Amino acid sequence: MKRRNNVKSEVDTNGKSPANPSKSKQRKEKRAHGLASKDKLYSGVRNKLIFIVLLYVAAGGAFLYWHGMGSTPEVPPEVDEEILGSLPQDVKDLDLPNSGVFRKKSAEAVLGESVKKAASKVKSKKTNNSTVRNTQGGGDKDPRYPNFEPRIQSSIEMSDMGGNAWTEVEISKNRNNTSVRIFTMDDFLTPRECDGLVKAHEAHMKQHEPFQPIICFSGEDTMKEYLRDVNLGWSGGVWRADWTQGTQCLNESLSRQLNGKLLWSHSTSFYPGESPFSSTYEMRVKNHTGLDPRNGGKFQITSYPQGVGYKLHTDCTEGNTDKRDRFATILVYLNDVIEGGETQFTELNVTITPKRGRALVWTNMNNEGHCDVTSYHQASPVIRGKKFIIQRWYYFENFPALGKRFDGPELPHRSPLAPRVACDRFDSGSCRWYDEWNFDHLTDYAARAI
Ligand SMILES: O=C(O)CCC(=O)C(=O)O
Ligand SMILES: [Fe+2]
Repeated sequence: MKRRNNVKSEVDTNGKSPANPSKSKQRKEKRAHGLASKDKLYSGVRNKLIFIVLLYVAAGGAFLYWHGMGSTPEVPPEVDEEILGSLPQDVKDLDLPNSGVFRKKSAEAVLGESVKKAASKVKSKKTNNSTVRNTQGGGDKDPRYPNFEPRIQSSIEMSDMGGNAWTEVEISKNRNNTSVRIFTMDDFLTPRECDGLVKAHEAHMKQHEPFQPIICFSGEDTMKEYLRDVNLGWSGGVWRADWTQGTQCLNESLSRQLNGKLLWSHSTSFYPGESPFSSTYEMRVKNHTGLDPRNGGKFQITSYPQGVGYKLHTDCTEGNTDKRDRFATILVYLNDVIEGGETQFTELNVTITPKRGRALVWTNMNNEGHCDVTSYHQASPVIRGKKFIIQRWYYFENFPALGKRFDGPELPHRSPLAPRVACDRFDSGSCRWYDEWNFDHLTDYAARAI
């Protein structure tokens, strides 16, 4: 940090050189040493210029070094083995996705090169999302995706699990103008499954420990607010070049400086087929909620440290015209939280308390596929303890790339395993760390755009 500031004092914030000193210095020198010959003077100036250029080259080198541009950290080959080897036997037995990141498939492997190409086309072209679609059938059948079955998920069908029944949560506010339905069931996951998922999540996070997260914001203003809050800013150690326009992310060096200064929740993900557990789980969900695996996205395990919650939001896009949006959410609490961490539906006056194994299912969209804003909810901050959940979102209209891993976008220089932290509006104070560049929504458009 200190050294970076020293370097900074040599170069202005726009990265421009200081004004050329030659002429005024020449005049000054002439006045001071009236005897100096022209030749002598020019060679003095030339030497000074050479010195300044060398100084800049050195400063530039130091800049690159401190901004982590010099080398890409390699993935230590032993990490995977270490983590897998250190997992307790009961976690291994569950066959959980403990090394998902190393099973990461490229977009080509999952979807084929054509989709990848389309993805880049879409990113640059900004697809028109309102493409005409068969809302009954969930889209036309595409010969390129013979295994893809278009379908619409527009309702849920809750059914008991053994002697275990769902409780429909009573809605006391906006009761007559909401389509949202909320259900809970205790012991949806066994203690062993919950503990196993927690351990798998922690192991997954540990795998990423050596890698510096890249910190991203929903916009430049948001970034400035966060920086001000931790006494950093354009004038206090931050350069414009630290912010990568378009990517909304800070470079590695500044991200490193922020590490430990911001609070965040952690999300790790696994995908259908990446562990036998994913199949067991999605069949259980299907059998007891009617939510079809074909409409399911990734499985996301999230942990909240003490003091952290998650902003008020909807899981669907307000005013959506695109029906490829999250129709319903299933969330299972993986532990008992000592205090705080409730899921609160502010428009419905509903609060659910975390309890290990308890499932919470709710709808976000009505049965015509419109996002219902009465589904607004938040994770209230954990007051004491930690909170772990697993979530999966089920989409109203499915699409070929749904629930597949996809390569991340081109972003600032980073190690291949660098996680990403995404921070939203400052006043909502919720940042979330992701172990992947999870842009699964983009793949959806990619698949459609061909
Ligand atoms: O943690 C919770 O209670 C809710 C989390 C949530 O709504 C989300 O991640 O979308
Ligand atoms: Fe949510």
